[in-house]
Amino acid sequence: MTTRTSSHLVGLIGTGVGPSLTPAMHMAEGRAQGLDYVYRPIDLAALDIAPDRIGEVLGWARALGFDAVNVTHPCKQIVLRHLDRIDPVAQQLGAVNTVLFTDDGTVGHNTDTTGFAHGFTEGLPDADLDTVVLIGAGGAGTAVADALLRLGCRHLTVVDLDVDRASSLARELTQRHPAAQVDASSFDKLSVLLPDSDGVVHATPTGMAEHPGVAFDPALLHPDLWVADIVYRPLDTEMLQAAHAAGCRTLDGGRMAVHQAVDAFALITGISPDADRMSRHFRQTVENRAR
Ligand SMILES: NC(=O)C1=CN([C@@H]2O[C@H](COP(=O)(O)OP(=O)(O)OC[C@H]3O[C@@H](n4cnc5c(N)ncnc54)[C@H](O)[C@@H]3O)[C@@H](O)[C@H]2O)C=CC1
Ligand SMILES: O=C1C[C@@](O)(C(=O)O)C[C@@H](O)[C@@H]1O
Repeated sequence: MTTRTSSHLVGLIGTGVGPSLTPAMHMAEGRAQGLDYVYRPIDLAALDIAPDRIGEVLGWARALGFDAVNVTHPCKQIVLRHLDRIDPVAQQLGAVNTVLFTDDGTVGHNTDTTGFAHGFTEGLPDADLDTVVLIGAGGAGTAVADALLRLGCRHLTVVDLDVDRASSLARELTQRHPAAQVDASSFDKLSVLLPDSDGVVHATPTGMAEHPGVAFDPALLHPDLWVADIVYRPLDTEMLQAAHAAGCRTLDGGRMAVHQAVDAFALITGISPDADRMSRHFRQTVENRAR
C-alpha cells in the first residue's frame, strides 16, 4: 500500500448520514497522524438526489477532487455497477462501502465485513466458531455472515423475522462458502438452537435507543455462549447486559463500527492507523452524544 497524496479529501455518501460518527473518527486520526485529512458527509436525502444516481455522484466527487468515499445505505449494492474494479471480498459479498479514486479508475472494497472480522478476532480471541446463530439477515447481517464464514464458522444458522429473507441469504452464503453448512431458521427455534450453539451475533435494529429491547428471549443465554451485538447506540445494549448477567463472553457493536473505519483509513491513506486511538475517540463520542 502506498500513500497517493499528502492531503486527503474523503466523503460519506448515503441518506441520513449527517449524524454519522465516522467522519470525525477519520479526521481525528488524520490529525493525530499529521495528515491534512478532511472527511465530509454527503447526504443524498438532504441534497434531494435519488440513490440510484450514485454513479453520477461518484463522478462529481472524483471531478471535485475527492480521493475516496465511503458509501452507505441505500447505495452499497447499486454502486457496484459504477466501479472499474472490485476487491474480491466485496465482489463475493455483492456490496461495497469504500471507493478509492485511483489513477487506474474507481476501486471498491467492503470494510464492513473486514471490520467485523478484525473486531471479532480482537474482541473475542479464540472464540469457538463451530456452530453460530446470526439474528438479522439485512445488509449488516450479510457482511457479518461472510466474515464469520471467512473466519472458519462451520455451521451458521440465519434467523430473521422475515423468514424468506433469512432463507435467501442462507442460499447465497451456501453458494459463496460451499465448505460450510448454512441454513435458515425461525425465531421459535431459538430455544432449540441456542443451547447447542457456540455463539450468537445480533444484527437487527432492536436495542438501538429508538428500538429498545432484546430481539429474543434473554433467558436463552447461557455461560457457554459468546454473544456479539452490532448495535452501537448504545454500546451496552439490553442484550449485552443480559449476556453479562448470564456469564457470557461479549463483543459490542463499537468494534465493527471502529474497524470499518480503521480498514477504510488504511485503504485511503496507505497508513495503518492506531486502532486503539480510533476506538477511544469513537467511544468518547458515543458517550458524549448519549448525555
Ligand atoms: N456496528 C456497525 O458498524 C454497524 C451496525 N449496524 C447496526 O445493525 C442494524 C441492522 O442494520 P442493517 O442490516 O443495515 O438493517 P436492515 O434494515 O438492512 O436489516 C435489518 C434486518 O433485521 C430484521 N429485523 C428487524 N427487526 C427484527 C427483530 N425484532 N427481530 C428479528 N429480525 C428483525 C429485518 O427483517 C431485517 O432483515 C442497524 O440498525 C445498526 O444498529 C449497522 C451497520 C454497521
Ligand atoms: O455502514 C456504515 C456505517 C457508516 O455509514 C457510518 O455512518 O458510520 C460508515 C460506513 O463506512 C459503513 O459502511
